[in-house]
Amino acid sequence: MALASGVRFAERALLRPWALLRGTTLGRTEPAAGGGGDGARRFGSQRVLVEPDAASGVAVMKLRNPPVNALSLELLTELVISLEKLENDKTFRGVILTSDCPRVFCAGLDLTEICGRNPAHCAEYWKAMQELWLRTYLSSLVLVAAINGACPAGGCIIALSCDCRVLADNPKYRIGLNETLLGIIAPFWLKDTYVNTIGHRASEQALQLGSLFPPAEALQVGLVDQVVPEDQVQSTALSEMARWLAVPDHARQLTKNMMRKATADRLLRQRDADTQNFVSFVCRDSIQKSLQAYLEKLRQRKG
Ligand SMILES: CCCCCCCC/C=C\CC(=O)SCCNC(=O)CCNC(=O)[C@H](O)C(C)(C)COP(=O)(O)OP(=O)(O)OC[C@H]1O[C@@H](n2cnc3c(N)ncnc32)[C@H](O)[C@@H]1OP(=O)(O)O
Repeated sequence: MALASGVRFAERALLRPWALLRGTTLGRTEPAAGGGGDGARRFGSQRVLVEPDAASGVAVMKLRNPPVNALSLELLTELVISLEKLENDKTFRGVILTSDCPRVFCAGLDLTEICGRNPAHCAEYWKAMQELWLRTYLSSLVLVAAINGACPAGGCIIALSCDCRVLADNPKYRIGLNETLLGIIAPFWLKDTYVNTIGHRASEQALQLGSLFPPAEALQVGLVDQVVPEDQVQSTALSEMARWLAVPDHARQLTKNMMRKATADRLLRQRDADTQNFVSFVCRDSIQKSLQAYLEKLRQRKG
């Protein structure tokens, strides 16, 4: 079976995410606002809030790492663990990924995790990033991104690894891979994901230019599937989810695996080399200088 062997292959190569935990508080369970039975109980961690609905088999997973949901090592780890928990619970067939932070879906890599850090830390961090992508890209669950804020770079990686993307219609909520503007390069597996989504020519152009697309352009290029008023993002994501869940799981999962396995396998085969490339690249003095300058610019932009 293509799916079983693909998933086993992926699982063998995956990290043990709990080994990455640093000061996280996982496994908390609390009643959702409005109460209810088990199906309405929230769980999650400090930086990931999960609102499961057992009746529909759909959970809403909210990133909450204020102010901008930068992908810290802790957030990456908690996302992987929360997803794994839902993946292993047969009650759930779909997850809606969204942000609990106003105006930002996810600001991408936490630049403080790779600025002024030693190579060992950068390697640990990059492995966690690969892990999240592999888990989401190969997930047997239906993943719908409800993009309720800005979605650059690493934020776009998360959205691209979902099955479907709904973006709020706000010109400030731009989405895309702007790596080149920071003086860095999207890794091959991210480039492949972009090409799989919007095609070769559009990716070539967007990647080189570091384009961040406002909603109408993101829709036109095929980066998102729907653009809707901000107050309809969640309901539209739920309608999309219903459409995907109307398909028998085994047929949809096998098809998803058939479409995605080659792209994921390429990273799985070269994971260590990809980590080494990342570390030697970001630890260069010149790259450190441009990342520092970018971070400084972000900090000064404030107020
Ligand atoms: C072989 C070679 C391999 C090379 C591999 C490269 C890997 C490539 C993969 C991914 C790349 C990335 O993800 S790099 C990160 C790219 N992200 C961005 O460019 C987004 C930057 N942020 C913004 O544009 C804005 O913050 C925002 C639009 C997301 C939100 O704007 P808003 O006005 O609401 O908030 P502020 O800008 O005031 O920010 C608040 C606060 O957060 C800090 N911040 C923002 N983004 C980041 C970040 N990515 N990492 C760390 N910190 C971030 C910002 O500095 C402010 O901090 P202070 O409150 O301290 O001032």
